[in-house]
Amino acid sequence: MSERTPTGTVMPTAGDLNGHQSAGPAVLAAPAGPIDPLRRLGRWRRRTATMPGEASGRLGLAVLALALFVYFSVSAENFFQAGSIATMGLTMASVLIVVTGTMALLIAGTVDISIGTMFSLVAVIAGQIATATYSTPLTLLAGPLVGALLGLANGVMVRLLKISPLIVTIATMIAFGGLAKVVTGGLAVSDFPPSLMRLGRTAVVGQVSVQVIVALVIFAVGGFVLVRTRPGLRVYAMGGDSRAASAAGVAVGRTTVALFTVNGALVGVAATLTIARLGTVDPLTGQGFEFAVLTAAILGGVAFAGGSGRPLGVIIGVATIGILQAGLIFIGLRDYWQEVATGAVLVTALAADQLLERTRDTGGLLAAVRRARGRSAPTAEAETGDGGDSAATLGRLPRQGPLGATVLAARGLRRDFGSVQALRGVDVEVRAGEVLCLLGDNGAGKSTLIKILSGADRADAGTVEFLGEPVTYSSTRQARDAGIRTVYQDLALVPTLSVVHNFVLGDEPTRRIAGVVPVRDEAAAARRTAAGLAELGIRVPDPYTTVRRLSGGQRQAVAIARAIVGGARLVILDEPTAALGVRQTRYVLEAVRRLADNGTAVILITHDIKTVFAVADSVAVLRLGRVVHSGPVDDVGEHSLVRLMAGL
Ligand SMILES: Nc1ncnc2c1ncn2[C@@H]1O[C@H](COP(=O)(O)OP(=O)(O)OP(=O)(O)O)[C@@H](O)[C@H]1O
Repeated sequence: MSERTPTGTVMPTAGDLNGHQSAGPAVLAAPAGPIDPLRRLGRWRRRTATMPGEASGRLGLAVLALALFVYFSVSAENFFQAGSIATMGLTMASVLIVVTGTMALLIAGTVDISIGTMFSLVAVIAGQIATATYSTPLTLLAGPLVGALLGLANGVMVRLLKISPLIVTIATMIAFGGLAKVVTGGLAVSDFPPSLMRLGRTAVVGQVSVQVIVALVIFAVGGFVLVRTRPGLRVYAMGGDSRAASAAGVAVGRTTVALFTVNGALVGVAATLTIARLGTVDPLTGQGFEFAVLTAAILGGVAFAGGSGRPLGVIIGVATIGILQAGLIFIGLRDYWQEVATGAVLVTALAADQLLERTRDTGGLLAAVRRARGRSAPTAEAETGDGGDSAATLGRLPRQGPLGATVLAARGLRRDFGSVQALRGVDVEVRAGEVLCLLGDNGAGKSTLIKILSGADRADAGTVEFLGEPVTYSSTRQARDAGIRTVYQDLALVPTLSVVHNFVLGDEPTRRIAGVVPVRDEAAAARRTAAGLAELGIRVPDPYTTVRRLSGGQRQAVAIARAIVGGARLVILDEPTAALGVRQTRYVLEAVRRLADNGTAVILITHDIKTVFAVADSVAVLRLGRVVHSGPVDDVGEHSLVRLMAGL
């Protein structure tokens, strides 16, 4: 049976071979002019760099596929013939159709392992419908519909049960396999309408069949949606960090369910076209299919961990598996040896891939070679100039102008959690252009206070005035729209997305190709990013660097710049300098100072006294839910602040 597949070892792998881009120097000097990355990037590089996630340049894999093809063409007589290549295309068409959905699921950080038995179940149901009704249109409609329903069921369960999608879909894999046997009583189904079988066997161009054309169209459309459209970027963001994506406004739950449903529908399309071609179907039709699909995707560079992978890599992955499977049959290897050989080649390819991935994380192959020769490669930190701490001091970053009007005033805030009084009548006030540092030991109530100010929680008593008006926000979105922006240290940015894509995530500019097809407007996104970074004087020479390649200081600075897009009046920063060295801290604080000097009010939460004396205009010290000191920073010494925090 042609859909029988190799049993590949599925291992997590990540990213690409070409995706490394140097973080480059990030200098906080005078505000830079608009950055136009597009000018400096070559045409090809520009096209790939503006795709989300990291590239899946599978050069090694393409070479392997080519080498296998040449080897089989030489060693098997009939391998290099139009007929056998067409058969190979047919065999892989089902994989190509389903890998489109599976690629999207994996990139979104989830997986559906039940696609093999789902394929069987849809195939037997569509087969029964074809036999019972003798209607080709009904069969063609029912297959994808049943698949979509099964996918939807998987998606809803993954969403509602909130347990690993691997576990949920292993359970449904078993159930679907059983149901497929129940539907047919374990027997094969045949006797389909001739028009259905004609559709399955008709060649459209030369020897290229309908199934191959459908597969290519589906893959091309799916790949395009992933790398060029707004929903595609959101899928990549979810896989990179679903909490950060959700904080940026991505509807993670709904998108997950939609992806499972589309994946199921594609399984339905593949199963229906397969029964049309074979003219018969049994409950084991899809056995092992999931391994072919998942191996093709992962070999093609889609990271099992989510957030990475490109369609071009995946299509090479599909081709490699197709060539390998067909070639082993052509050279006459017995089935069991075919399985052993397939597994061995896949494990070797994945191991080579992991090796390259690891060297890339430490600066790429070139750096590894340099290190081996005893010459040190420049590190990201040395390049950026904001990493080393030797002899660096924070110094004081004085305010450039007078303070403005009061932006936010909270009075008598109280919040109880059962018997714990987290806030016991807290007053805080911050003015335009002011940096207010909020200090306090663990459990003092700092997080509770910022949750209330940012709309994530409600106070039990007390009032908040924002821009002179009393306000109560019932969501962070409301507070955000009003001009209160909060930057949490850990969920500010999606690490696997570039600076530009992080900047626009949740509010991506779009344009229409030929006035019809909506795609992300990369030029507008790059412009918006450049303007945002320039506002705080942050320079990143390559805005298409993925965030995980930036230094900690750069990441925080970019997160702050991103938060103020669209007009912020108050920015709340949750420990932006925690775990940073002195130079990186200074780099971030310079951005904070510039933010305040531009007229924004800033509340900065910190445990670090040095940060306070570098940037604060005023301080408020919280202890056990009360403000035990507040006032200008100049009125208090370092020693007194430490004693106040400790309650001495
Ligand atoms: N959801 C909650 N349920 C119960 N108690 C809570 C909750 N949130 C906070 N608390 C309690 O309220 C008090 C203040 O907590 P909060 O997290 O605001 O302190 P914090 O100053 O931010 O501390 P840290 O610096 O450790 O984050 C603590 O005693 C904490 O245990």
